[in-house]
Amino acid sequence: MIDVKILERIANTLESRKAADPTASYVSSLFSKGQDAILKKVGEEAVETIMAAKDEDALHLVREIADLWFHSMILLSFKGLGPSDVLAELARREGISGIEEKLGRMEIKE
Ligand SMILES: N=c1c2ncn([C@@H]3O[C@H](COP(=O)(O)OP(=O)(O)OP(=O)(O)O)[C@@H](O)[C@H]3O)c2ncn1[C@@H]1O[C@H](COP(=O)(O)O)[C@@H](O)[C@H]1O
Repeated sequence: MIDVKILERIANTLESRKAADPTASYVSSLFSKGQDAILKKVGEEAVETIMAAKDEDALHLVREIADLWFHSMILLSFKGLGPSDVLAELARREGISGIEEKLGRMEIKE
């Protein structure tokens, strides 16, 4: 079983790439290109995920979602955030039905 701590290890690697040589590291090269380049990759990987799902090829889908998660982690890191922020939000939501949550939001608006 792969430990969820892999997300923290990758986040630490991403942090270290902020001061690394962009010619020697894919992550550093993306950081050096800036936000628009990172957002472009997140968008591309999201589209590739949709196409993989339509292919009905499980391995292809898993690989594209790995690309999407990885590039989303680069975006989080660029913004000074990390996987623990997203995991905390998922934990906060745990057990709250999406339907109930939406109804709650509608009541606040009214
Ligand atoms: N998990 C990944 C990872 N997943 C995908 N990629 C790279 O993401 C890039 C973009 O993927 P694409 O499928 O879009 O490929 P592409 O068409 O060649 O990409 P572009 O030309 O558009 O950039 C590819 O170069 C992949 O190799 C990754 N690169 C790095 N990591 C992790 O990040 C760490 C640091 O990487 P470096 O900064 O390169 O040392 C590594 O040790 C890994 O743990």
